Amino acid sequence: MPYILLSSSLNCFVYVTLYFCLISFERLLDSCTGSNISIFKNPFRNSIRFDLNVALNRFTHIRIKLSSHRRLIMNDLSKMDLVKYFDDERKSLPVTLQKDKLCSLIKKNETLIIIGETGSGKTTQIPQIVYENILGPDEDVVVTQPRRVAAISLAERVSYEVNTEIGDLVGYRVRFIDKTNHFTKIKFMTDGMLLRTAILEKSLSAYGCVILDEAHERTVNTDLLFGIVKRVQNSRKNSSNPLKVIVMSATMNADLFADYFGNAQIVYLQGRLHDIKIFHAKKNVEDYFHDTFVTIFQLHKEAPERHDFLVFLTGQEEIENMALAIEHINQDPSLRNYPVIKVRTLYASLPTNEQLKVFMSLEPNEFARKIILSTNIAETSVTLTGIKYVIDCGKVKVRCFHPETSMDALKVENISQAQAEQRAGRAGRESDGYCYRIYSKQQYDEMTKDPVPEILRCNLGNVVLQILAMNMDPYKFDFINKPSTDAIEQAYNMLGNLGATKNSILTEMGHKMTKFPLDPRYSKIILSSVNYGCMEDIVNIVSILSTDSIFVSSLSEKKKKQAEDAHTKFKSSVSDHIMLLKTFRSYRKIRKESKSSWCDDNFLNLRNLEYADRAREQLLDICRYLHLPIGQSCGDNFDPIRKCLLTGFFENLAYLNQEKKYITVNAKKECKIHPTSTLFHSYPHCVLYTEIIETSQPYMKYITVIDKEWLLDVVPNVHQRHNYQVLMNSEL
Ligand SMILES: Nc1ncnc2c1ncn2[C@@H]1O[C@H](COP(=O)(O)OP(=O)(O)OP(=O)(O)O)[C@@H](O)[C@H]1O
Repeated sequence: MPYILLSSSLNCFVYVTLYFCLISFERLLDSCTGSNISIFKNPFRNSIRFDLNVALNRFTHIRIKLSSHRRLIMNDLSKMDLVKYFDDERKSLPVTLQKDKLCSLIKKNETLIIIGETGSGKTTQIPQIVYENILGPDEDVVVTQPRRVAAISLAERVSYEVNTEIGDLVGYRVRFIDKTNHFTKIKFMTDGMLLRTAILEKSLSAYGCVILDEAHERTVNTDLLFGIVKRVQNSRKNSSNPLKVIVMSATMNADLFADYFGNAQIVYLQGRLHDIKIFHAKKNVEDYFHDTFVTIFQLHKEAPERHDFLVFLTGQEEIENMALAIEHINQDPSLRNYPVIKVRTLYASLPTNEQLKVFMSLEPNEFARKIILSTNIAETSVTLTGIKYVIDCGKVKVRCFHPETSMDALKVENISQAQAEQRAGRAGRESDGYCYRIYSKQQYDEMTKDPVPEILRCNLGNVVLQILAMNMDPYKFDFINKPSTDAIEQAYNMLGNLGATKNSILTEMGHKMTKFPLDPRYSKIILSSVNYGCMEDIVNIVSILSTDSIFVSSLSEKKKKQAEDAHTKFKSSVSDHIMLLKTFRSYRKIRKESKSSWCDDNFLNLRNLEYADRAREQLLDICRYLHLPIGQSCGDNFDPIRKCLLTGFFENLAYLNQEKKYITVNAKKECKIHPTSTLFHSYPHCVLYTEIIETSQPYMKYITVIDKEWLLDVVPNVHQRHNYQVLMNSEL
């Protein structure tokens, strides 16, 4: 921290004059703009030291006021409008009504657990309260969100409320985007981003307060953050800058968090601004997709125009199918007199700017209804304007890992009651709302209360890698719910086999792997592509796999045939990965202005390809940073690529037994090839898969044919294992 000793009276004179000039300028600004946004306190920390940051902060403050003033003019708002805005909208929120009580509790307690109804103002108001009343001039407040779309939209909202440009007083940082500057005081971040910050700067010294929002979600990153923040708080306990921690949610197990933080104080904030009426299906539901569609159809006929819907579904494919079905409603001549439906979609692999389109309102005079089809990405935190009706299918797609079999799979499961409450909470943000649950009350009662923490159901490879990157011991890490020793051991085994650790210590390869925001298996194939001369190709494949399917699938029977024909030129007889690569290579050769029509002609999803292109750029940046030889491609000789895939995915192998069934090498579980695979109708002896999807049965997705003899050269350390010997000896 840049302290300057006032060693001479001249220095003293210069700094004090500068300081008072700044104050006078600020006062002048206030009197011109009518603004009185909170004033910095304690300009002098003690009598002999002058903290340069104080001066910087005062500059910030002036910048912010100038920017507010600019916005005021730009938006043609009068001073009175602004004052009225602060008075009307925020005054009635339950959090604002209990501001004094909250302030004194935050001041008094190191850690506070806050529970308040959805929409009560926790996320938008509490960071402002902390900034205005609790923090010193050189301290920032950071608020974490499990998802980037929430972090961005909330930062935009709070920035609007304090009447500044985004990136000034209020900003956000999510993977690949940083909208903060040196002067930003209230920062919204994804939990993954704060985790990365903590790996680089262990004491989080810039922050006087960390707010862990939506704690009930229990993502892996939030669970890791709990441990890290608790450690940082303990280490700063008796220092001059202790850390305040606030844990918030509408639906969490408060006692669990209070115990974890050493009997922390819990505050229950009473009150909800708007009512939400909840309706359950009368009977147990079997086909949720069908019943969701019927509900949309019914409500569309009954609900007044401009009452928009938010529909929760499980994934991109389901969302696209529903969008197609809704299109038929628009074309139904008997519904001519009803508003036109404008469908918007929201799922994780959509590029961020596409995701943010759901926040846009319809034109004021349009005779239309907005229907947002979303995965659980819109489940927490966000306020989507116009939404009066929530239709909740009651399902969610989750990633599960079975340590005993090393199987990682995506599965559609029932949501928890906490998730059901959060989904309902998306209605009734601006006025009273309705929630239609596509499950009966009995089905609701049978749901678990809270979601199972992700850390207890995911592959821990990345978790162990991140903990090691912070020089901590994964077995001793202070988890809120400790994963089983088996699961940690499995992760160590996997990392050891990947060459990321040796004797439980990070190797040079392991250190490099921590630089990629990827599962270690993907980082490994990028790093080993150097030895196979195919880095460009592997980076392309990894980028494509980081988005949802690039092939348009929800089509009529006639169009399906056309799409198949169009995709023939990309086909590979040995690999889905190669097919993805060929498609991406062709896409990248097309001129920018023609990409859209080329994708239409070839039944490809432009948005997902654009996303992959951006991911590719980011990955190449990391490769450059690590001085890796980018640009190597193996052209049309695809064997090196297939071998390279094996260096990361050697655990994901399956072979065909004599009954013509695929058995996975490690778990010895029967699996089928996914119908979308280019290898669906062929029966190669040994295949590598990237993931398993469990619907009615387990399906292997993204498959490459492997010659089992390659194991000897490519992964000599694992080929000796018993399971692999079974594979080596297997015959058709
Ligand atoms: N982008 C927005 N546009 C319009 N109103 C908004 C927006 N964001 C928030 N609000 C208003 O502010 C209120 C409080 O929102 P906030 O996100 O702070 O609540 P919360 O208690 O954190 O809810 P949750 O638990 O669901 O995250 C909302 O109910 C809504 O009325």
